[in-house]
Amino acid sequence: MSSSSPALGLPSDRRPIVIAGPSGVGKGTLYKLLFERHPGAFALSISHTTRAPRPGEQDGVDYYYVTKEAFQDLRAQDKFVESAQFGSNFYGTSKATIAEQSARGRVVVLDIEMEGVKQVQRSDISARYVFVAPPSPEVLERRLRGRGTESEDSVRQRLEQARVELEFGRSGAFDTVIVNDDLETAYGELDRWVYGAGGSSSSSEPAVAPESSS
Ligand SMILES: Nc1ncnc2c1ncn2[C@@H]1O[C@H](COP(=O)(O)OP(=O)(O)OP(=O)(O)O)[C@@H](O)[C@H]1O
Repeated sequence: MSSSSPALGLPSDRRPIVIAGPSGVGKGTLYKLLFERHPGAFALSISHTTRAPRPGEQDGVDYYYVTKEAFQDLRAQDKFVESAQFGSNFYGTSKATIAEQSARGRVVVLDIEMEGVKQVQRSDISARYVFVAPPSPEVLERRLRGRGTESEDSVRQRLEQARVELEFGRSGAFDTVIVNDDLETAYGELDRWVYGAGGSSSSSEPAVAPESSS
């Protein structure tokens, strides 16, 4: 290992960063830039899933692939900070994943959908929340189609879901909302918020206080 400081380039606010927003808005594009421009500072939280790996995907890199039984066991033991079912498959973020990455000195980034965000907000994890919004519904549709990864059905479903997500984005559940119009402008806002917003120990509370839990 080199002797250079591993802490170099870390934001002073080390709480996990939850990034949400409708499919196709550019979340992945934005946090990949963050990772590229601050190597070693961040780690994307790797989810557990019961779906089969797609060609090229690797266990422990793209997801942790587990059986439904193993997933349900983990959930029964309260090991997930959030979990959801899409179709017949389960997805979840384990508390251990977040703890391990944090212990390595990384700020963990969670790319999760709306129901997952609500679960994290109800959990005892202290995180900060950013919502990425499109400049308009038309632009979102263009990006989703332009990415070329979705069938017509899937585009329709995602646009339908986007309406609900955008309302959630406006509901005050997030510490900041970034409109991803020009990419570099949006990136600049994200970078400034990540590095400037929180301060150190006096960092602000999440916008939505966790509900009291027993
Ligand atoms: N500011 C921008 N201007 C133009 N195109 C953009 C911009 N940001 C992202 N894109 C493009 O929009 C498409 C969707 O972006 P991306 O895959 O990052 O979205 P996402 O929010 O991560 O979606 P998902 O939730 O489905 O993973 C990509 O083709 C990306 O290159």
